[in-house]
Amino acid sequence: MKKEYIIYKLSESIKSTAKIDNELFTLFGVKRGLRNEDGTGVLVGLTKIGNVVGYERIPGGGLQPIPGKLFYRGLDVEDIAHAVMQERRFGFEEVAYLLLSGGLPDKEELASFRELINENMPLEQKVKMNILDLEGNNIMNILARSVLEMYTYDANPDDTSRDNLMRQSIELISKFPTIIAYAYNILRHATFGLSLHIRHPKEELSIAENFLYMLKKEYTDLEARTLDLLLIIHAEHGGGNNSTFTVRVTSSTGTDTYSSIAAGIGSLKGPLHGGANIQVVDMFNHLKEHIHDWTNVKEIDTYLNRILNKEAYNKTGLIYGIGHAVYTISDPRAILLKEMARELAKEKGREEEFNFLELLEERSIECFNKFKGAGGKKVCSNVDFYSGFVYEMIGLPQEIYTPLFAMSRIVGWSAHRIEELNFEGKRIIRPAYKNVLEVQEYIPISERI
Ligand SMILES: CC(=O)SCCNC(=O)CCNC(=O)[C@H](O)C(C)(C)COP(=O)(O)OP(=O)(O)OC[C@H]1O[C@@H](n2cnc3c(N)ncnc32)[C@H](O)[C@@H]1OP(=O)(O)O
Ligand SMILES: O=C([O-])CC(=O)C(=O)O
Repeated sequence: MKKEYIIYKLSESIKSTAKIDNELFTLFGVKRGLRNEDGTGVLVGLTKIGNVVGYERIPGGGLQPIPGKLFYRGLDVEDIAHAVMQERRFGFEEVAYLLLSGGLPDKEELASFRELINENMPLEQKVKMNILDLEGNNIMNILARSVLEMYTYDANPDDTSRDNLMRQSIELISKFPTIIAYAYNILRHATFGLSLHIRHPKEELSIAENFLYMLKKEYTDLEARTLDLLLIIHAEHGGGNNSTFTVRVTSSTGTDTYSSIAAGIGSLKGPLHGGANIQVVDMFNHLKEHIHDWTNVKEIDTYLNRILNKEAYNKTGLIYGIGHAVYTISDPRAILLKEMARELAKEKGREEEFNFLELLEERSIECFNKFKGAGGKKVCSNVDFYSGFVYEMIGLPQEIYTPLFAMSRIVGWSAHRIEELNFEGKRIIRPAYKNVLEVQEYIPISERI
């Protein structure tokens, strides 16, 4: 049998063997996607790290949608972001300290923490050389492979004691920017034939500044501050988001930090999760081309309905950057990002595009509501809706949008891994799948037709 034919045959068989009737999920009370009937997540853990709030429970039953709120260790992210903006300073390191330890640092603690981060930013010579050697044009994939490689250069990789986990976390938080910047410059060199620069991080710079310095050398103060804010708002999102849950699930087996974080990177890359930031930009470019009048609501609605009907764009039926598992009326990060996008667009003379994106946000929600009918899922724009546009305006290339999400979320992943391995009642995470196939008799190979 030809290789292509056997693959085709195996794949055809999936049509019937992977089919599970929808009614069976209801019959056996299965929580598809770990979701309750009302769309809320099944409670699978307790945490003291992040809190994602999108609705209130009405006494006696039902849910009341409310404007979204996000808390890091009990602090409102909007308060953190506004304080950092007002004081015109870099805040991502402070947020990392807060999420890892549970409390805000004082000046001295913050200075020592920054020093520790900067000391850890340079890569092992071998890791550096291996990034040069790694072929491939997907930086999330290169990031995961580099993380797995760090296991080799860690003298104590499998030790899950608290001290060791904290050391590994700080090393990962410090090294992600370096890996991503180098990986992009190598990709640029290999793909576009541009000169290759491997810049050593500078001791006096913040993570955001160092990243921009390593990536492109020259950057403005506005670019660095905007990136810092983006890093702040992407750092943590509770235990239930897919990548953090992946890190918690893998951590619960007692596996090493690098294996667990590589799994989290794999999860975040998906287009329904962190990978949506690239999809939104791709979809926006598509819409810019296919919609002639960017202010014509009727033309926009017609095209969005074609997307929802799986007739246009990538035919998945999804409008990227819209919808969220927890948020209903608003995602607080999307609100912050939208304001950033509005300001930057004014400065960069891209208001026409911003206005189009803003109208797309409004029309997408409206079209989705009509498409699903009353009583359907309540949707709002999510963090990925405006982030790509902001990254683009501060001169960052599309290939690193999802890696930038990882560069920030490594903080949340680390905090959750440490928590997962440090509470008294910990258990290996092991839910159940009900088998819905009848037992069959084994037929010897000679008797099979
Ligand atoms: C950082 C982050 O991860 S933020 C999320 C980034 N992801 C995206 O932007 C991708 C687009 N959005 C989505 O796919 C979803 O809204 C998710 C994955 C984010 C959340 O999904 P859930 O809360 O599980 O919603 P759920 O899948 O139950 O959706 C209910 C229905 O609405 C549909 N739906 C949800 N979001 C969208 C959307 N953006 N466009 C079109 N249809 C949608 C679903 O297909 C589903 O339809 P069905 O009942 O006919 O199967
Ligand atoms: O919470 C989620 O499901 C996804 C999300 O917004 C995040 O991880 O930032």
